[in-house]
Amino acid sequence: MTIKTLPILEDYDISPVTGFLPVDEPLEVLSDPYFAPWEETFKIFNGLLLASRIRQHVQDLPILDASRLKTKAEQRRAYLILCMLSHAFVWGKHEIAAESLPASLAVPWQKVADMLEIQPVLTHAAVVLWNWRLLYKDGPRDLSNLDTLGTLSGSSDESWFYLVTTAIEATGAPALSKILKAIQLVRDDNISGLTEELTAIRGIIESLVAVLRRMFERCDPYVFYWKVRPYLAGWENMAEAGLPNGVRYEGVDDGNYKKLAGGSAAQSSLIHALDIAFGVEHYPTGFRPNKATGTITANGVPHNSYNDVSAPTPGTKANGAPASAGSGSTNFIQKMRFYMPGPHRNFLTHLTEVANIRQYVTTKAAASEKGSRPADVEQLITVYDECVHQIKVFRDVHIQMVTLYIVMQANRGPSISHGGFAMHSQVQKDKHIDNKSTHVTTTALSVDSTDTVSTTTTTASSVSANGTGAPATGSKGSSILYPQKIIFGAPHGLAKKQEAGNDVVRGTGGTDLIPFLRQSRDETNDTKIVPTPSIGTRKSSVAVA
Ligand code: HEM
Repeated sequence: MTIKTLPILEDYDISPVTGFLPVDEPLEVLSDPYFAPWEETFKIFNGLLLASRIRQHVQDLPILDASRLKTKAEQRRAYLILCMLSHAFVWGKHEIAAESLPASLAVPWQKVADMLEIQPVLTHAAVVLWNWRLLYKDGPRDLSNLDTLGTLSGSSDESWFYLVTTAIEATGAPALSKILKAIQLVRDDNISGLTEELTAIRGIIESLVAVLRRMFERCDPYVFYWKVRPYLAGWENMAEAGLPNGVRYEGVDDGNYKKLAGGSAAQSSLIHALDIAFGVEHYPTGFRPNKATGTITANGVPHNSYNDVSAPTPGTKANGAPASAGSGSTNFIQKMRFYMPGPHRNFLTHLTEVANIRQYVTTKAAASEKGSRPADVEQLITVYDECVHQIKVFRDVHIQMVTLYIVMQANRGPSISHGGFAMHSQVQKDKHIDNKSTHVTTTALSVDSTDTVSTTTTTASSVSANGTGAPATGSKGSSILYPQKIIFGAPHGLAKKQEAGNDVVRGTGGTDLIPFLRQSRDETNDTKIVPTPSIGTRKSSVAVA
């Protein structure tokens, strides 16, 4: 039997140093004057959006020929511009969603997306991988030295939201070569080398968690939920937001409607690569594998449309291979591969075909009983489980984040005049600087065993007796003091207040997101060789600044 060769990162547009981020900084401008109409519009589009003039402006743009974009860097720059302009056009600023995208955007967007083997919709690649620059050219690719090239809201909170994710991609980049090396070490049956490599990978995943936690520092949950997230939405499952059929791309595919999901870091190839390397498998929400029978059975979690992987599915159209080796079925996470750049998606397929670490560790563990195992095998199992544990911790923190940035904002509604980090005087008193971690810690966000997030601080100051977040001054007073309550009265994309009695909060995928995220976290935990409970009775806390 021939053994499949290991992937070479560079063959898939991946750098051993910068990972899925391009090695060179993304282009800041398309220098060909032919594309000046795009660049000039991009320069002022935040203002056009604010003045409700973006739609008219776009209608008047010429249809430019995207085949004149010769280099990958140019194509990525054009894609970023077209993603942002198109999402600004469709969602507007407190306007009714537009279900038809003019040919001036739709035609070149489709063309450039085809060139990059990606979808014509705002993606993680557009806003995270290809939307950064270094403040100091000789400085690091980390949060001390990164800036964005564009945002939809024009806010620094949005920049931070993207840049934390860019920094995660940069931090995780060295793990990719190490994963490939680890796979080779398995082939060589080199336990000590493998243990060493996994130890290094564990450290990298720990660093990812540390960067993820920094989201709380400069991205205000209120701003994110009400001002940023609506623009990230795509047009799949968006009937309530006024796009029951998706969006028509004028001049493309006979102007048929397209239903495409919006931008999500679930499209991060880095996290997919870690899952594949460690053998973490994901199943449709509500289903878990039955190890005894080899079938997938319902696990009591309500089935929801994170399962709906109808069209498009990543395994069929985009790469011609099953999306997830072993699982035989797909869920939302696999579906997200359809929204990755083609070469990155193809890398994941190749990686899936050669991934062997979990099987190796499992086989070594099964060869002897715990207690009588050789020390090197014990050590290998421990470090493998620690790697998986760190991916699980990443998902724990992520669930806390989603709870604060989405669930709590949706429950409170839009009428919080002072934003998501509303400070109670008690909190101000508690403020202190933790010099060791360089985190400014103002309060602890406590999370109990059911992932319930509570912040005494914000609730104490912002949620009033009437439960809306507005002070209990009577409806007239609160309308004057809290005009956003009226402005956001009509749902705008994903930004809406949760109705009383409805505990389902929708993700960009369109449905109930917390059961989906919890299952993903539990599936990670289940991958450990030595099982430990996914959530215990512990209380964990994350710093909120
Ligand atoms: C304020 C910060 C964030 C919010 C509110 C958020 C929100 C969400 C939501 C709603 C989902 C469900 C899928 C969807 O509907 O798109 C999701 C999934 C996901 N997000 Fe985030 N996210 C945040 C930051 C990040 C960051 C920085 C990463 C880093 C790569 C990340 C990685 C993922 C991944 C990998 C998934 C797929 C689920 C899984 O693998 O467990 N997210 N996120």
